[in-house]
Amino acid sequence: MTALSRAAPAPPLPAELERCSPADRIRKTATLFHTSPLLLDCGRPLSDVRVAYHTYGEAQGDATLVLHALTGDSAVHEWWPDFLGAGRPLDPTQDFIICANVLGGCAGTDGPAALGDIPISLRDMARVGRALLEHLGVRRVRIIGASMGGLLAYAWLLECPDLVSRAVVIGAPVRHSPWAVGLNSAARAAIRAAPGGEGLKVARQIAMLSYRSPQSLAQTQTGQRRPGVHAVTSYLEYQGEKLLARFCERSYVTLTGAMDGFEPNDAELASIHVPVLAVGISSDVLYPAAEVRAGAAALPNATYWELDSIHGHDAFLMDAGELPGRVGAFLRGGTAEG
Ligand SMILES: CC(=O)SCCNC(=O)CCNC(=O)[C@H](O)C(C)(C)COP(=O)(O)OP(=O)(O)OC[C@H]1O[C@@H](n2cnc3c(N)ncnc32)[C@H](O)[C@@H]1OP(=O)(O)O
Ligand SMILES: N[C@@H](CCO)C(=O)O
Repeated sequence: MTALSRAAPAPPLPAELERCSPADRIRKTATLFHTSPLLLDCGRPLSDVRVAYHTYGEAQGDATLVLHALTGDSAVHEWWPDFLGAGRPLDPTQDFIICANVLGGCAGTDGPAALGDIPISLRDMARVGRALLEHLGVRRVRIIGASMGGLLAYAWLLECPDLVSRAVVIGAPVRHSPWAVGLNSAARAAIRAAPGGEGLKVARQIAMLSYRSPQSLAQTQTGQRRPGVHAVTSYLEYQGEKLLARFCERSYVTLTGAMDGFEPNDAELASIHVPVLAVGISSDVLYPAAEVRAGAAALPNATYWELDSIHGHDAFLMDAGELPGRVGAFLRGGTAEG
């Protein structure tokens, strides 16, 4: 064997790792509010806030900021394959893309364990986001969020309108309905009744029913998983176990509280002049399409488009169809017509 013999070629990367460079796949951390504290809506000052984030593509003063959903995190390359990658709406070969785990979360940013169980608002999260953009030298952003990320996008539009050039809101209302607050209240009650894990599993089961649809479950979960056990019962139990393995019950309480507490009034919504693409999902039982459409109608410069899917609220993750094309066209300054 000589010194010139070649190593075997590296095996091809799994598809999800081809969406971005190896450096982009590494989670980064910043400590913000070192010299002056963040004053939270609850009145408490916070200093030295640790924020975990990912960036994709070359740093630029203009960026696209992704706002994740309730149990999401900053690793967009792991959870939104239809959206991130060359030629997709979030294209690291063209754009600088940023996603940070929210304040109060449990994926690297300070959450209840570091902060205590203080109430956090969506506007507080947006203020942390502003500080992160300053840290990264970003002066202007397009924002895109789905579900909790969509509500957070509205908080951004109210809190930081000077920074935002366009916004995409997917599967989110402008504020929670009694139905949405009720679902979260039941989930929090389950956590309070059985802290330490069992409650979070039940909370996820309740939430999962609102993330799917009757038609979707009829298609995927009819019949029995094993004798005497309905497929859907087993499915919900499994989904509860899956969440318990990756999420924190205290964050669940904090973040659902932040969503329920976000209640912009109509005058505030009428003050949002940034172009917004609001996307409803035809079978969403959590945030019905009509509610998303009505919320968008309260904004002076919003366009509404509807994703047709039987799979309910989580269709933006599971059955995106034409959505990436529509979103890409809008983010690049066009309409959602593609
Ligand atoms: C814009 C944003 O910020 S979104 C943030 C992204 N969020 C996240 O990444 C975290 C949240 N993730 C999710 O919500 C989910 O992963 C989704 C929506 C992306 C997809 O859900 P999944 O659980 O993967 O899909 P689905 O609902 O079809 O369930 C499939 C799983 O259930 C299992 N399963 C299906 N039926 C049954 C059953 N009857 N009994 C037991 N297990 C079952 C499957 O074997 C599969 O298991 P696996 O996950 O170990 O492979
Ligand atoms: N299924 C996603 C969206 C819920 O809003 C999540 O768990 O974060």
